[in-house]
Amino acid sequence: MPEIHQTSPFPTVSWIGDASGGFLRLIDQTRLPTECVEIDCLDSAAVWNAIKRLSVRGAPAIGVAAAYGAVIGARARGTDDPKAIRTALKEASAYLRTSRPTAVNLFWALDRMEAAADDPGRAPGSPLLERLLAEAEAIAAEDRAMCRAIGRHGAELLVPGDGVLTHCNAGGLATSDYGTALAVIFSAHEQGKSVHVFADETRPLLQGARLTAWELQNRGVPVTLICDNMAAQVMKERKIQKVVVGADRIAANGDTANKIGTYGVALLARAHGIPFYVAAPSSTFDLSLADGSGIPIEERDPLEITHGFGRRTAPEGVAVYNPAFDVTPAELITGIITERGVVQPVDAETIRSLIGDSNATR
Ligand SMILES: CSC[C@@H](O)[C@@H](O)C(=O)COP(=O)(O)O
Repeated sequence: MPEIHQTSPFPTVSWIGDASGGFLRLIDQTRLPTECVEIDCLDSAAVWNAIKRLSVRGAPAIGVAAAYGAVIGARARGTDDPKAIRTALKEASAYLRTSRPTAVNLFWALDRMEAAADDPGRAPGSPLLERLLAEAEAIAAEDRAMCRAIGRHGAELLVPGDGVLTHCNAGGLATSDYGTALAVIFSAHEQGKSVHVFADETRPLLQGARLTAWELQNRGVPVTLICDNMAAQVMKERKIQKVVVGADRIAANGDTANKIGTYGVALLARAHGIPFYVAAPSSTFDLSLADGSGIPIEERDPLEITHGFGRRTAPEGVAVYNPAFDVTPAELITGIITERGVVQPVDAETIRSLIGDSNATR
């Protein structure tokens, strides 16, 4: 096992205490980069709010937080009775599913928690709450391992001297640790390959500026921050040799939902002949969707666009449209870097042969 170095001073998502009295601790990502502080979630409403307001964000991290939130919700009735625990778990799960619609990891993790509650074969003899906490811990641990493997596979695609553009934040903050798109970069950097990252600032909530630039600086990876509308010019200047981004949901044919603006970056990459990679664990695939047209796109509060920099930045009453994600068609994607290797999204069969059918039903 490689030594695990956190990408930030604290774990992104962690459980403090035992199953019956413990709670979820998160880095409050809304306060970065100026403050790195943690918040504790003691009930499922606190977990729901943390996901909704992006205190915890990024598809895999949302899934892990929701799994721990399900443990908290499962004990809401204050009893050891397995039937009551199962009922409370189902209620908490249904509630947490309403927090954000796009990242499939949320639904995948909650499906796993509900399946674990119904499967007495797992850790037989141990009380139900302990089994549920063990499942949430397993989801977090598997996520850490998948991120490391994505980093290993993806680093092979980078060569010394590469300029790499990334959009939003797909780093340790968006996962249990280490990230997906940033794992590729961290891993190449650790192998001594000199890569230089261009981070899109990622309007409107600036995950690239606030989080990606912070994580890369923390790990000593050279990074240059650009505004989203500068990407075309920087590509034209031949400063970018590869694009690597994360994903919130990948349909069976490889169409990929990710932070708004990703589709535009993919089009620019194609226009400039630059390979465009998506890095994501198998928990981000939704093989029940034939293509990206069925991916639900979250629409967020207009205030995120009309207010910024501590003040109103648009005239009062202006109409606003604020989709938080877009879908990049598979034909613009050179390869999807998963923990099982790199797959070219040519068709559903090719993807299914790598990812398997485990994510086909939800
Ligand atoms: C490894 S995280 C991948 C994606 O979740 C990430 O790129 C992204 O779009 C996050 O959006 P956010 O709205 O910040 O949760």
